[in-house]
Amino acid sequence: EAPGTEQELTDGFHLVIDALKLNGINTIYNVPGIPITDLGRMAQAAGIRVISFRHEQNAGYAAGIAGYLTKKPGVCLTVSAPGFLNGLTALAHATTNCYPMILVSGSSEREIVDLQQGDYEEMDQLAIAKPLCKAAYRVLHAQDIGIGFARAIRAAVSGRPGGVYLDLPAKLFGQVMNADAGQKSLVKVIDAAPAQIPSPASVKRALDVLKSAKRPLIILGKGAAYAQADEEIKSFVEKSGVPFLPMSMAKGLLPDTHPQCAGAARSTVLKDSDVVMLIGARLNWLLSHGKGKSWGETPKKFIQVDIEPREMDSNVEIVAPVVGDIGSVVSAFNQAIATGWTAPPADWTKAITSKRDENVAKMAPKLMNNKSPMDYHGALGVLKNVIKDHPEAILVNEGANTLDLARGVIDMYKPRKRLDVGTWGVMGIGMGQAIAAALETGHPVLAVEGDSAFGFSGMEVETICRYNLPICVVIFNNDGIYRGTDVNGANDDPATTVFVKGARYDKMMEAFGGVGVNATSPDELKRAVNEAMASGKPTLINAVIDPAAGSESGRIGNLNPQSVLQKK
Ligand SMILES: Nc1ncnc2c1ncn2[C@@H]1O[C@H](COP(=O)(O)OP(=O)(O)O)[C@@H](O)[C@H]1O
Ligand SMILES: Cc1ncc(Cc2csc(CCOP(=O)(O)OP(=O)(O)O)c2C)c(N)n1
Ligand SMILES: [Mg+2]
Repeated sequence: EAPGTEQELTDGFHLVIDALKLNGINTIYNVPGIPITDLGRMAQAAGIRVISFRHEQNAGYAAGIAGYLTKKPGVCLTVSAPGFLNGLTALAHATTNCYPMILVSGSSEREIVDLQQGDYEEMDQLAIAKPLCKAAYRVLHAQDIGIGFARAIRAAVSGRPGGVYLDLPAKLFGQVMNADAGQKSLVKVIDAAPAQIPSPASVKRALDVLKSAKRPLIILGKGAAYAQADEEIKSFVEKSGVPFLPMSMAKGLLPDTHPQCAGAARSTVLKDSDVVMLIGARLNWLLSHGKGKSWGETPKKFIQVDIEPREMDSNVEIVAPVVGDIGSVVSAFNQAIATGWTAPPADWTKAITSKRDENVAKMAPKLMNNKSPMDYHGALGVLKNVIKDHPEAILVNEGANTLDLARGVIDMYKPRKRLDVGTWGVMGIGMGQAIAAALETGHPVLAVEGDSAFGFSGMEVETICRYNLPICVVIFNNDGIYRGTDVNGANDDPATTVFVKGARYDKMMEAFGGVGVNATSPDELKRAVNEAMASGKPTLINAVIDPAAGSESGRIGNLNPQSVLQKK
């Protein structure tokens, strides 16, 4: 340095912010506290949107679904130890669901943790995070912040997307270094999620198997929705003429009302199909692992399209594995079938459409049920029409009956509009996902929540009001988990699955300045939801549902272990 001139300095705080902005990350989902409160303030001052939640789990679910919606890693920022642990559930959930997310947590200094000397919120966070996420890194020196964020971003979005943990010890933020050297240490990630081109042989093999089918089926999973290859997928399904079954978060890739949609004939197509092409869908518990009675006796051939090679043969033999990113794979399929393709036999497609129309007709009168208190179908009939009238709205959905029944009743018309509990069936994703969906897309959000499910993240109604988000929460209030009628014969305590009778959740939203409505009939529900859609105001509608209307664990009661001993 020339004598007398002050070298310009930067520090850890600024390098973290510069690394995020350099890589196009403009939102942080966080809960402030030592040692990251000032980082949040400085990030906000630097033009990053910093959204503060009431619990880190909700901030984490928001970050995960933000990654799913944008294909850029959603960033969740927490304090050390308890804040980190609260975010960990969401990090594991993002990894399981293949959402790109980075959990950034402040932490204690290595020398104190490794000697277990009892630091403030001391915990070996990196070791704890590693088994629960796709990758985990720690940064000790300011000059490594650029590389640290580059590694975390690439790990989150490349290949099968997932959750990444980035550990930042408190002292890192205050470390200073030469500003010029600091800027040079930053990395703008090039081609973070490179196209994975399928081998021509795998494409040919897959199409030959599909062509040989008498009763083919395409199953679209949330990986296909995530890929944002919407036009390619739509033209492949339509050109092939093959019926398709959308998994819950893939609904809307093609409209549920599409002539080839077999959603309302799910059991028929799983049982009777002879060739099944999985596109971004895993043969896990949601598809009964590809075996057992729901797949019938017909021997099946499975084709699987997935970016993760190790997914192949996970549950049953895959006769035609196609490893690649769905965009590249489906465009290769489209090129191959452009010249000469025979549609599946009409007796197969006709059997499906008649089964589907029969099931839709059976359901229709239930959706007109105007009784009060409402049952699920009466309330869902109203919400089905709301989404039909507002196809750009995003539907968040969780619960048991509230989830399982809504999935089948509410048709989706556009991709990535249905955001629900995902692969684990996690309760508590509701408000975090609703907040991120509203912020990342600017579209109105309709959150259809079981009263128990809502309880896991309900305090975030204050967050929704604070940012004045266009979120309409409809709580299906049946006084309990699955229903509100269980009785405890053993003592004076309430049964384990019931809640306060006639609770008024709408008052919670009013407490923070939002709109609260108590709806006891489908007409009242319809009026309240339409007003919310028109106003864009934070709204919570307490939809009173008959406590006897539900069934234990919705549609998956069979997963519950049963005691064979006589009840004492
Ligand atoms: N861009 C992509 N290209 C190919 N496969 C992808 C892509 N993104 C995610 N996947 C895969 O999609 C699959 C999603 O499966 P899953 O979460 O079980 O969906 P669903 O629950 O809807 O059936 C995962 O195996 C994941 O590796
Ligand atoms: C983190 C976590 N803890 C518990 C559970 C277990 C569960 C699955 S569904 C559910 C709530 C069902 O009641 P709800 O009122 O929401 O819906 P309804 O059937 O219409 O009455 C619970 C508690 C899960 N899945 N995740
Ligand atoms: Mg309930």
